[in-house]
Amino acid sequence: MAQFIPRQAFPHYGAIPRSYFLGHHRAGLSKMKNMLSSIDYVVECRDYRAPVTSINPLFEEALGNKRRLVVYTKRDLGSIPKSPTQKLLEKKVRSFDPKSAVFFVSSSSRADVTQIIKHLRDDAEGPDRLVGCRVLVVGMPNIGKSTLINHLRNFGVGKAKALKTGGQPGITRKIASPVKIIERESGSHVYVLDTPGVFMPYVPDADNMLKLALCGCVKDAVISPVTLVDYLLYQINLHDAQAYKRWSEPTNEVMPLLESFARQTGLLGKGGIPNIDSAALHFIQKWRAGDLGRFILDDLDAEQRRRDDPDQKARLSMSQALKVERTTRKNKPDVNTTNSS
Ligand SMILES: Nc1nc2c(ncn2[C@@H]2O[C@H](COP(=O)(O)OP(=O)(O)OP(=O)(O)O)[C@@H](O)[C@H]2O)c(=O)[nH]1
Repeated sequence: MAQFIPRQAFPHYGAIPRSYFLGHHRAGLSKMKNMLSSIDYVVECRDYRAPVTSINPLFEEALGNKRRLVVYTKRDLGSIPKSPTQKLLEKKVRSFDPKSAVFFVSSSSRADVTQIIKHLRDDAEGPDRLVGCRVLVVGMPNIGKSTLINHLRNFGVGKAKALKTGGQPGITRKIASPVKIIERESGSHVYVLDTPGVFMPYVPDADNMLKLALCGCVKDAVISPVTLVDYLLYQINLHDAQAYKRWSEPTNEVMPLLESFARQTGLLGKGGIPNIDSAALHFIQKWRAGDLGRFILDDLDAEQRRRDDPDQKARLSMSQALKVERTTRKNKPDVNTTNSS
């Protein structure tokens, strides 16, 4: 049999939406800015599977000088625990934020979450005020903020889940009431505040939009699930084309893979015809559950090269991004800034 050669680039067949900046994202961000004076720390959550792409430049600008912890969520979905790959990957990602405390976390891992609690409790330079310490948790939609807070509370003060979580973005729509996660003898307890996930105004690179959609930062209806699986297939093939061997030989063709997957998992419509959209959504869910390999979608070496080369600014600057967003809004007043999701 001929050796399988994966695609080295993803071909874009059609237009892919580049924004998911909703009304409650804008309102949430504005409230966060207004309450910054009463906040001691910001915990910025990013997705472990897209550690570069899930950085939202809006937070850099809005929450600028506050003491910051960067938390990469969903670690369990992006690497094999204690593997050399995990160690190398985390070393590279950590080097991107030399000035911040950086944590890699599977929310259900007591060891991972306890490190954050320990840092907040022991931070010698951090605030230790009688009124208590307030921590704002921010990040893209569906990145795992509420789940992290529930576990911080559970492992920190032994209390049950306080916040609603879910598999689609937009569960949290407003800044929540403070949740106590650490009791300190001094009486300066630590409280965290959940915030609505905020998407960026414009994603310049179509691949990045596909990565964010695969990670679940965008509602599943925004991009065709077949296009998403095609992109996922491209990524899986670069890592391990055996990951879907239950349903198909290694392939670069998305439709035969989805047909075979639909037939073997019983996702059939009238007359036994494979239900391709439903198969695509199920296939994506399998990846999101860690059932199709654990790898990251970003190329960290390319990011390092980009950071080393001051002339090669692949990402839009904040002012450029906001300009594009304003233009988009002017032209299509109700598409990207409505309150619906
Ligand atoms: N496997 C895994 N799943 C996680 C982890 N953290 C969160 N999740 C899942 O990710 C989904 C989103 O989590 P949420 O906590 O609701 O995300 P959020 O950032 O609060 O979402 P918004 O309400 O959109 O702001 C849920 O299905 C969680 O169970 C993690 O560390 N590992």
